[in-house]
Amino acid sequence: MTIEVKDVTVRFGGVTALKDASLTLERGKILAVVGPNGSGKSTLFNAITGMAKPAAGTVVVDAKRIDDLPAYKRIAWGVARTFQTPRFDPKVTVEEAVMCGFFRLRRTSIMASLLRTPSAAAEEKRFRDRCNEILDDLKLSGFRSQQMSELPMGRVRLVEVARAVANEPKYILLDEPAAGLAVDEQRMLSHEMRRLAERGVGVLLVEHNFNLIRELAEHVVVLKEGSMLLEGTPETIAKNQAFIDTYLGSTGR
Ligand SMILES: Nc1ncnc2c1ncn2[C@@H]1O[C@H](COP(=O)(O)OP(=O)(O)OP(=O)(O)O)[C@@H](O)[C@H]1O
Repeated sequence: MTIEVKDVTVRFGGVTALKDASLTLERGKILAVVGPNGSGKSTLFNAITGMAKPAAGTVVVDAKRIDDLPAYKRIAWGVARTFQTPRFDPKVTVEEAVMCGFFRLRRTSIMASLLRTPSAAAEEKRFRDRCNEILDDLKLSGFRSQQMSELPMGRVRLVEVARAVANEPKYILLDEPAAGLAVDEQRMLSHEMRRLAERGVGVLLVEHNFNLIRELAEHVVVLKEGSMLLEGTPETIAKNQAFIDTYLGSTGR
């Protein structure tokens, strides 16, 4: 059970944002993608989730080629994601934002929900109970009634992670989820990522904090100017001179 990205190229006019990128994400594993700004990390996520159309290459999820499917159909394949800059309706509360994540799992009709049939009520209760668990896990319970516009960006990112987790994905793609979080919040997020992997979810993580990557990821892919520079374990990557020159040198991290 894997996501397999093979030789994917994405162009925007004259800019090649991603060139011949390949990776394999297994369920139950955490794979990190690093690279300087503009190296193609978000474009890679967009190519997997259908928000960017590859000029070449394939994306296969659990042996089914999905690169010809529109983004909304890929969600049905159990691929959830977060964005570097999440966008929510500012008036939506934290709880409502997470409840939206259950939409994919809904089995009762809108009419049954409106009429509050027993099965619709039972489903709603199941979603609310799970929502409470997720809010607790991510230490968001105290903010459940707050509107999204009232939260700092770090916590908005956490709400987006919570919404993606509510989706019960097979694979979760997290774009810099720890940016702007306090150390204790980062720790709790790491714990959540590990828990997801233990439950069999494949986690693809874009992250600048290499300590966090070291702690979490089994494998790291390094991008540079849209191409894959190298890949390996965090330990081998950290010692690689090309990585030190292009990544640490350019970001100072
Ligand atoms: N929609 C777009 N239209 C035109 N160019 C784009 C578009 N999206 C990305 N690019 C370009 O593609 C390249 C890769 O961008 P991308 O956002 O994937 O990099 P990144 O590694 O995620 O960067 P960052 O760390 O800053 O988020 C950059 O040169 C960027 O300017």
